[in-house]
Amino acid sequence: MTYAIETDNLGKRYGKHWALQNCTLHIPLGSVTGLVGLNGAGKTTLMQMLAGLLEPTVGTLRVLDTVPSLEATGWLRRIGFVAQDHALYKHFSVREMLLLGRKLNPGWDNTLAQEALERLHIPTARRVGKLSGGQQTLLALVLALAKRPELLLLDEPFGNMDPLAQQEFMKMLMEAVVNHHVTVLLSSHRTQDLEQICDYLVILASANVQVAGEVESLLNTHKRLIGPEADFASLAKTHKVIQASHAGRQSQAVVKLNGSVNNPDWEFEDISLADLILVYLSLQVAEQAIPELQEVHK
Ligand SMILES: Nc1ncnc2c1ncn2[C@@H]1O[C@H](COP(=O)(O)OP(=O)(O)OP(=O)(O)O)[C@@H](O)[C@H]1O
Repeated sequence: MTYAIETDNLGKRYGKHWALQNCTLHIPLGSVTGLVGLNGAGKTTLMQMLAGLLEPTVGTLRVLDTVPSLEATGWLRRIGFVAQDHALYKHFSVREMLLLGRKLNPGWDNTLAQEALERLHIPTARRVGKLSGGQQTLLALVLALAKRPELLLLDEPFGNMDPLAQQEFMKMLMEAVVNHHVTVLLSSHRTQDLEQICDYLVILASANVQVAGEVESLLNTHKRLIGPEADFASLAKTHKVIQASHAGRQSQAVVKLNGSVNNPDWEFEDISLADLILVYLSLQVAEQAIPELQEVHK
């Protein structure tokens, strides 16, 4: 198995509205994938289908070489899914939640769970409902990690976490990736955080896959170019201009390179992953506002 997640032309429609469509992905086994997109882009819908909680309207998917379904034997033991509204038993104590986890999961790693809760300063005697919102999120994440799943699906995990807890949790996540080879798909609006941990990126825009690829390769092919405005049109003929601005006789553009740039008047700059994500996210808005940019992008 090379890919943890394979989807082909996957789509989900609610009534007349497509929440996700034409979604074809090959997410490598062992990768940490950032899933980003504006509100309503389809991230949760995709995660729910990958977890087997939602039936696709069209297309096919295989997750860990299996068609995900709650009915598939042992399926829920193989994945850890932490939804935005993580379902915890509020009347249980943290300790009781651990006991439940242990009963339900043969691969349960109690040492990992205990140590993680200690590192995150979550008291095991407290009732779940009495933990803060951020602590409840952390508990849900620890429970998912302690199952020792093959795949972790984390929907907006950092929402209400303080920065120190987040840092600690990211460390634990990376330990699980290195030590137990877990594959991670996490959606987040915090682009700077994704930069620290992701080696694969998927950007959804208006229910469609806009970008999917290895971070290293995306950063190698996307550059900021600064050069003469007069040469801009010829640049745009060869390379895909994602975003451009013109001031006086100078142009600045973020481009997806198609081969090398032969004009020595253009200067190159690397862009960060956070910048790349922002550029793509703002593209939708820009395309609606500036029709000529839409032409260039196509
Ligand atoms: N149960 C549902 N019934 C009808 N429409 C839905 C349902 N769930 C989601 N949608 C619609 O599908 C689209 C995608 O929603 P989804 O929750 O997958 O987006 P998202 O990218 O996770 O958004 P956010 O970043 O705000 O969490 C939205 O337009 C949403 O309104």
